[in-house]
Amino acid sequence: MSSTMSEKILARASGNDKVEAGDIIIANIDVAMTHDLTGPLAVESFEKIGADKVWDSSKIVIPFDHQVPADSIDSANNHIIMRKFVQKQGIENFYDVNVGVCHQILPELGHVVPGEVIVGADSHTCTHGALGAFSTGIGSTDMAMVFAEGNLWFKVPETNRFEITGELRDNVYAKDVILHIIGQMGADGSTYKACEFAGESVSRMSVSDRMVLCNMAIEMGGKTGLVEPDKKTIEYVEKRSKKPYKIFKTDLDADSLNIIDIDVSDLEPQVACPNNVDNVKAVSEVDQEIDQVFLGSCTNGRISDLRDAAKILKGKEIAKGTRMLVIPASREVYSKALDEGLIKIFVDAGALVSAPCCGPCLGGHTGIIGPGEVSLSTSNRNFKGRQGSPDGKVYLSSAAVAAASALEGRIVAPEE
Ligand SMILES: CC(C)[C@H](C(=O)O)[C@@H](O)C(=O)O
Ligand code: SF4
Repeated sequence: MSSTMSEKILARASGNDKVEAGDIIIANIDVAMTHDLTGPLAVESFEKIGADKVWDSSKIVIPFDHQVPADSIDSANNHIIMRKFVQKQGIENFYDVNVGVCHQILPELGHVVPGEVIVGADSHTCTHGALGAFSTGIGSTDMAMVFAEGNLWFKVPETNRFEITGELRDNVYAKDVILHIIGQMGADGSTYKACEFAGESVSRMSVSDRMVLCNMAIEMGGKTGLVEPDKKTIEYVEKRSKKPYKIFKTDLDADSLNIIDIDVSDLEPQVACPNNVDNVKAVSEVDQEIDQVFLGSCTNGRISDLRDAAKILKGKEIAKGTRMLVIPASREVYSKALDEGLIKIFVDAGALVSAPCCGPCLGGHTGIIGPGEVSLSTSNRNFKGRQGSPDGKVYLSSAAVAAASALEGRIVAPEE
C-alpha cells in the first residue's frame, strides 16, 4: 500500500502499520525544542497542569537565541526562568546565550536524524525536515503537554511534492527557488500540507540549501517541509549524530500526494516585497533604495551564505547611507567564518558583525528599523512591523542579493 514519507514517519511514531492523510493519531515525540521566547509560557503551562517531571530529559532541547544576550529586564527574567527549569528537570541539551539560533544548532549538534518526529515551539521548526524528519512548530501550551507526556496528537497531512528541475543560473540560490515557489503558491497555497521538495535540482543542493527550502514551507502554510534523505543527508547526519535513524521515502502513487512541477532553469534572483512573503518579484523589476541590510537568521545565516556574501563584498565598501548587519547563525558558523577570513571582509567593508542570535529577524531585539526605513533581509518574514516600526518596510532575498545591494544602497542582483 502506497504512502507518503510523512504518513510513513507518523505511522512509525504512532505504532501503526499504516496511517492515511486525515487520520488523527497520537505520535511519540523524538525531539522537543523550546527557546528563550516561547519556553517561559511552556514552563508556566507545565506547572499549571500539575506536571512535576518531564517525560525524558534527554529528548528536550532548549537553546537561547531570540533575545541574546538579554536586551531587557524581561528577557533576562525569561532566561532565569528557563535556566531554573533546565536545572530542576536535568535537561541534558541546554544551550545558553553563546551557541546559536535554534534551527541552525539542532541539526548542527546532531539532534536531528531522518525518520524522527520533532516538535518545536517555533513556527520554523519545519526546517529540520531537510534531513528527512517530520518536524513541525507547535504552541507553548502544546509543548507543556509534550514535556509531560512525550506525545502529541496530529492530523496526518496530505503532501504537496514540488518536483524541482533545471540547473540554477549563476547567482540564483535555494532562497530564490523557495521565494519563487511561495510567490506562485501564495501564502496559503500549502495550508496544512507536508511540503516535500524533490527533483534533480534538490538532489544537487547541499543540506544547507535544502534547509532554506524547508525553513520557508511554513510561509505557504505548510505543516512541515521535507526532503528525502540521500547520500548527502547521511554524510551530514553521521558526522554529527550518534542517534539511530530510519529512512522513509514517498511512494509516487500515494493517494494523498499532489505533485507540482517547478522548472527553475530560467529563474532570476527573486525578492519578496512588503508586506507579504508571497509578494515576490524578480530583482530586476524592483527599484528600491535601502537603509539596512541584514545577513543572518535561521534561513540564510549559514557558512555558505556568509561565503556567498563575502565573495561579493571582498575589497569593497558598503554604500554610504546604508548599514549592514551580519549575524552568523551559530557559534560554529561564526568560528568557521573567522577561520576563513570572512569576518575581516565584512568588517573591512563596513558591516557590523554580531554574535549569533535571531537579530533583527523578528524586530524584538537588535537592529530594529524606524518609521519609513527600508530593510533588505535574508530572513523569512516581511510582515508589517516585522523588523520594528510598522511604518518600515522589509524585503527578503538571498545572501548574494543582500551583499550586492549593500554595496549599491539599493536592491540589485549580483553581477553575472
Ligand atoms: C518567537 C517565535 C514564536 C516565532 C515563531 O514561532 O516563528 C519566531 O521565531 C518567528 O520567526 O516569528
Ligand atoms: S531567526 Fe527569525 S525566523 Fe528564525 S527562529 Fe529566529 S526569529 Fe524565528
